[in-house]
Amino acid sequence: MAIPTSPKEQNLNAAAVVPAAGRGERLGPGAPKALRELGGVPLLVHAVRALARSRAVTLVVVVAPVDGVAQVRQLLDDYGVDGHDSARIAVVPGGATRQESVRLGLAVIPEDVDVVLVHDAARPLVPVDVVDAVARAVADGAEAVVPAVPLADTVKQVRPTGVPGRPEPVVATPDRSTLRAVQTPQGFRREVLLRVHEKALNDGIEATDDAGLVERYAGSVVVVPGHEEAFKVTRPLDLVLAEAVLARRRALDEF
Ligand SMILES: Nc1ccn([C@@H]2O[C@H](COP(=O)(O)OP(=O)(O)OP(=O)(O)O)[C@@H](O)[C@H]2O)c(=O)n1
Ligand SMILES: C[C@](O)(CO)[C@H](O)COP(=O)(O)O
Repeated sequence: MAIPTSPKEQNLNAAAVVPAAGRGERLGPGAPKALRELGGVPLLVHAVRALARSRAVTLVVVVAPVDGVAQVRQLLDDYGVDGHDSARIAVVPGGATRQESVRLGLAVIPEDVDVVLVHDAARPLVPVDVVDAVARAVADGAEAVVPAVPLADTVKQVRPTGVPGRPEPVVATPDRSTLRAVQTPQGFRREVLLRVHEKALNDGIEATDDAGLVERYAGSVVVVPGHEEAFKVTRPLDLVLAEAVLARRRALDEF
């Protein structure tokens, strides 16, 4: 069943899929990560608002934990997210992996949508300018677009020993100037994303991001500038940083 979009900037008819069905094991015990609070508001609500604010996004499909669809729907209603900023919100049940959750979200996107963004609920502070830039790059002709930032650390490739605590031999030091840490939302032409997800399902291929599937099937992926505040809340320290970033934003808004 496809879900209708709402009118916005129709020459850039984008929908967003928000995988939010993960447990958040690395964040530690508690509610599913997407429902954990940042500044008193669930991570998911922050992420959906950032997408809905984009001039391009007319529909947001939230992919909820399989047993949490009603709870997530209620939460989004309580925060008045649906229809706000002219974006409609749908909630569908997710799967066992991020990739499966994205595929399930994609399945309800209407055929008249040209551009699909995929954005982690776990990246609550993505600036709307990044969302707009990714959607615009796809609308301008790219088939897959990822926002990314340069690396701050030197990176070593190692040969994992598989034994916790045992030193790992270094194999190489890749040239850092050619590496990027990729974020979301990643943007795609709808038919490209659908095709690679279907192929990956048939071939049993798993990737850690959606652009990785496009690369796997010889599609072209381009990078646009991401933002340091679009980081993923993965471990407890990320939540501490996110609270600080949000507090700074709120203080600046009061000026
Ligand atoms: N089966 C899954 C697993 C992950 N995700 C989503 O994919 C995004 C990125 O995943 P990650 O940060 O790894 O989240 P978790 O899988 O929840 O984290 P962890 O690996 O620590 O459990 C998150 O918004 C998460 O909710 C999902 O929709 N369905
Ligand atoms: C999609 C992603 O956020 C891009 O950086 C990342 O690959 C998700 O990875 P995770 O293993 O689900 O944390």
